[in-house]
Amino acid sequence: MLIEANHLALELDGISILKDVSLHMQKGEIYGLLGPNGAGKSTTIALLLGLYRADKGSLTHFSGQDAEFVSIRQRIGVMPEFAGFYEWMSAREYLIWYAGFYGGSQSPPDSLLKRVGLSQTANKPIVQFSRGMKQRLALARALVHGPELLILDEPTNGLDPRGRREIHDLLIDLANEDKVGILLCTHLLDDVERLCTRIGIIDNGKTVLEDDLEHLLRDAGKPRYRIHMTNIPEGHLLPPLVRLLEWDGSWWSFEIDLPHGRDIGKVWEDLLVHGWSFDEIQVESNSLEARYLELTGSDKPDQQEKAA
Ligand SMILES: Nc1ncnc2c1ncn2[C@@H]1O[C@H](COP(=O)(O)OP(=O)(O)OP(=O)(O)O)[C@@H](O)[C@H]1O
Repeated sequence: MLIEANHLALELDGISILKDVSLHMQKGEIYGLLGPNGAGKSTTIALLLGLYRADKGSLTHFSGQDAEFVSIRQRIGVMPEFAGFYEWMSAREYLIWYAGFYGGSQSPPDSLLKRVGLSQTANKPIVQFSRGMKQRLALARALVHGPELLILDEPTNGLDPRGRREIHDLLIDLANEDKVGILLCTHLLDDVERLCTRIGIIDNGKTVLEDDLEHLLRDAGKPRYRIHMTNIPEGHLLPPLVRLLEWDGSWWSFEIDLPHGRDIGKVWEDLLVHGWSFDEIQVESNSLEARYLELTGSDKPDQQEKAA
């Protein structure tokens, strides 16, 4: 196991911040850590990184092979939500400099920059980078020492859809090919559905759910969408996975039996191929979101626009 955390509790300044947090992560797993603002996600991450020590509970990294946080930290890569850089440096210079903290880069900086899609801008000063480019550089920095565990805070923030997809593909590749465990802290449930195999939800300092995503989605039911049609084919021929539920005069409701890992975008393409043209899609119920809201009962996470 990469992380085995049981019933962690922590008080800060006399306030009980974490009351009962548990988290279990395997090698090569992408784990989504979810929860409303102020639930305790960042504090949990700080505990995992050894920045705080829990008052109660047990925490083991890497199956207990390393007891010292100094050596544990050598095996973890972190991408914080807001990464600071020396912006006068070029991306290549920065990575070479940063790798010095770990006695040099595990993989050549140029191949890291290529991996995150920055090879064309490797020699540009970081000050000229867009937010998305800085996100990519922050990811390269987190990978510089070849970590076994990556902790990412909102890694796709500020990225356009293509950039977001590229980071998704890279994370999937890191988990599947390099067997890196990825702890993804995000409010974007679309990212979670696309990437994660396992999720943990924290609310008010307590873990209220920890489960395999596939299991959770199977239990929670299939996602339902409302689609505004501009053309409906004769015979109402539907592509596989899509089941028509009802029509209210202008909107059609569909249930989509989307297997885990299958891209919803392909379903919309299939609908178009079958002659169903539409100008708007609304999520009627997304089972992960519904479960999240039910369990946290307070905050509503950011929604991703579902565009056709
Ligand atoms: N050093 C501290 N002293 C007192 N309270 C703190 C301290 N650090 C965090 N808190 C409080 O602990 C709670 C949990 O904070 P935390 O940053 O872990 O939440 P979060 O789930 O990461 O939130 P967000 O999604 O907004 O980033 C918040 O109410 C915060 O104000």
